[in-house]
Amino acid sequence: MRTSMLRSLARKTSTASTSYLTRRGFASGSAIDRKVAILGAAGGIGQPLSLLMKLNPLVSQLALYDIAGTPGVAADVSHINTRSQVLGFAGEEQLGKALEGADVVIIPAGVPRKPGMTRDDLFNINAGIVKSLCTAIAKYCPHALINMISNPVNSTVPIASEVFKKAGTYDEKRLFGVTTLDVVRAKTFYAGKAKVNVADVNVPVVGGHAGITILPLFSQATPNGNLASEEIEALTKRTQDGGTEVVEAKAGKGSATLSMAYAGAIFADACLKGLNGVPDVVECSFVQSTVTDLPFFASKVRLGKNGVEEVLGLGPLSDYEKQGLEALKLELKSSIEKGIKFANND
Ligand SMILES: NC(=O)c1ccc[n+]([C@@H]2O[C@H](COP(=O)([O-])OP(=O)(O)OC[C@H]3O[C@@H](n4cnc5c(N)ncnc54)[C@H](O)[C@@H]3O)[C@@H](O)[C@H]2O)c1
Ligand SMILES: O=C(O)C[C@H](O)C(=O)O
Repeated sequence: MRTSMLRSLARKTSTASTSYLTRRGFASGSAIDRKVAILGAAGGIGQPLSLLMKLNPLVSQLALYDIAGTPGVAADVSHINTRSQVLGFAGEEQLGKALEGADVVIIPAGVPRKPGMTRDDLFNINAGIVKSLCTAIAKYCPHALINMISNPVNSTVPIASEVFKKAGTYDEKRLFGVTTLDVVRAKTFYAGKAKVNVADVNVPVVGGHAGITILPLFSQATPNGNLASEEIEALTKRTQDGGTEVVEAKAGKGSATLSMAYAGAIFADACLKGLNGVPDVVECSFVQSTVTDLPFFASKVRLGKNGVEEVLGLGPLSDYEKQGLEALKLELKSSIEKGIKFANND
């Protein structure tokens, strides 16, 4: 009796625990084998992200890599009765094995902010980490889709592109800066202010992933909440400062980890769905772009079997958003150039 009840509960929770991640659900394409590697898997984001990817039935193999601590995380997560086989890899000598055959590599490796710091203050440490991880990716899984979470995303994505170019493996369709947390925040804050069901809300967020470079397009938000311009401005500011809000609340104990793991799991799921041929998978992401005059820019992206299928345009902007777009360009340009310069300084 007890066993059958547990079995039935397990069946129920395996649907309930995954379907909340995206409205499209997780079901389609699950017979295809897909390996996902998480680099930085023992960290604040890495651990809950490992859990969420273990719940995703599109994943057949989950490789958890960190400089230390991953055997424990892998042993723990591996006991969950879902599809994927989980393996832990610790230390640089095991990085190659973690990466070999990966379809999607998610990178939350690196240090997080403390109160008073900008994301750019993380550059000196994280740039080197990202550069060495991307060098290994170019060697062991050059065709994987890369989901870059490590900050400053506005610079780490350009660093990755240069590393791949040097290795001769760069494919702009396969490199993504993960900006999904900005979208998640914009949806949550908008739903609260507009008093609409958060599950129905859509808000594109474009630009980059730091301060004023984060530009939510509330004029395109659905359902229409008829908000006053002061309310839109306050929501924009709160979305731009969402990361700092968490950093200050954590008071020295890091930055967003749980909401980021959720956002990272949504984005990786979208990449897997695209790879598996699910039609009309669209998420915002910081990618190589011609949408503006900047070489990288976040906007809506259609995902497909080769990664980026189409970078979608910005659509109509309000005057306030047009001003925001002009205002962000200088900072975003300089962060991109900083990353490119770093990667080419040997
Ligand atoms: N893109 C976003 O929206 C977003 C959101 C939140 C945090 N972040 C960024 O994600 C990064 C990680 O944040 P966190 O809170 O998980 O930090 P954390 O310190 O808790 O975890 C980072 C992990 O990276 C590991 N690591 C360090 N060097 C490594 C290397 N060379 N190879 C593999 N792993 C390595 C560490 O051992 C640690 O386990 C930070 O840079 C943070 O700013 C980005
Ligand atoms: O704010 C940070 O430093 C982490 C992350 O980029 C976030 O947006 O929460």
